[in-house]
Amino acid sequence: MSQRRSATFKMLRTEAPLERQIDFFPRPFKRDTTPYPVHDFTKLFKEYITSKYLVNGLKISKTIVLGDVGVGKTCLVNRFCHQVYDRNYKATIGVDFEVERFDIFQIPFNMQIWDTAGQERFKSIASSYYRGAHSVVVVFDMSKIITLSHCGQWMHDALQWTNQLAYGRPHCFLVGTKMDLLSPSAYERVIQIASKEAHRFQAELWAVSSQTGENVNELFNRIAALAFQANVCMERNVIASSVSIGNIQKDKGVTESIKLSDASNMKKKCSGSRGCFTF
Ligand SMILES: Nc1nc2c(ncn2[C@@H]2O[C@H](COP(=O)(O)OP(=O)(O)OP(=O)(O)O)[C@@H](O)[C@H]2O)c(=O)[nH]1
Repeated sequence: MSQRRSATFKMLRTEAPLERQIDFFPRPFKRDTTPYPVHDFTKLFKEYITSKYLVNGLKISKTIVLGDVGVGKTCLVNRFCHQVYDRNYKATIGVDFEVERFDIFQIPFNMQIWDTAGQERFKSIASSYYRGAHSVVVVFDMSKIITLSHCGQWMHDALQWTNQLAYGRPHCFLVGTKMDLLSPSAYERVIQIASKEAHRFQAELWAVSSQTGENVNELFNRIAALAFQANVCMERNVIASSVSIGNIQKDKGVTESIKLSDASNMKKKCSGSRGCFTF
């Protein structure tokens, strides 16, 4: 059933809907086609997020969805955000965005999802929205393999705008849509080629169908969990820095209770989003 709600409504609701409540780390599509070898939140991480020191509040995370015209970006976002699928093609003009509310270990976490236009004439408008993205989703059509060959350029364009992030390179995903259109043998062939491309871009590979809904929730839950973990890591860095200042001010209570006395060591561990996994 269609559930069109405003972004503000979604962010302010007291809890996320059941399918957006995450209590375990969502798995990658394939273990060997991901640069993010995370299979669970560590015990230390769980203890940390339930502690009262998550003080600054988590930021809204930003995900951008890009790729050739007609590959199925809008259908993918609409399937996830509104549980609808429209087979009639309507070109995206510039950009469109949605906000989805998650509860990850009962901590509210909001994710903006920016659906950009694939048409060349909107490219300069769309690319101005890439800045500050924490997750980059480059989409291709599994039934039109030529669209996969353009993904490198899309990824390159996106990373030009996003590499200045405080926590390093954004999480990158290479997503093949319309898997429902492929025979089993064609599917295997495309996955084989796409795996190599995903490896080349250091991106995590997914195959989805917006028509049937297959893997759509799983993909976005995975994006949200990785973004959440990186965001918490940033927050932890902020606390580590303030504890360092606290040390100078002899604020021993805080130092002892969260055991983050060596802020410089902390920074080394969290120098990139993937560095956080040691935590
Ligand atoms: N069979 C099948 N068709 C799909 C799927 N996803 C999208 N389509 C069809 O592909 C066409 C284009 O989908 P859109 O989502 O509008 O494409 P887009 O990438 O947003 O296009 P632009 O906004 O122009 O960049 C539509 O006619 C959809 O019905 C899918 O999973 N399976």
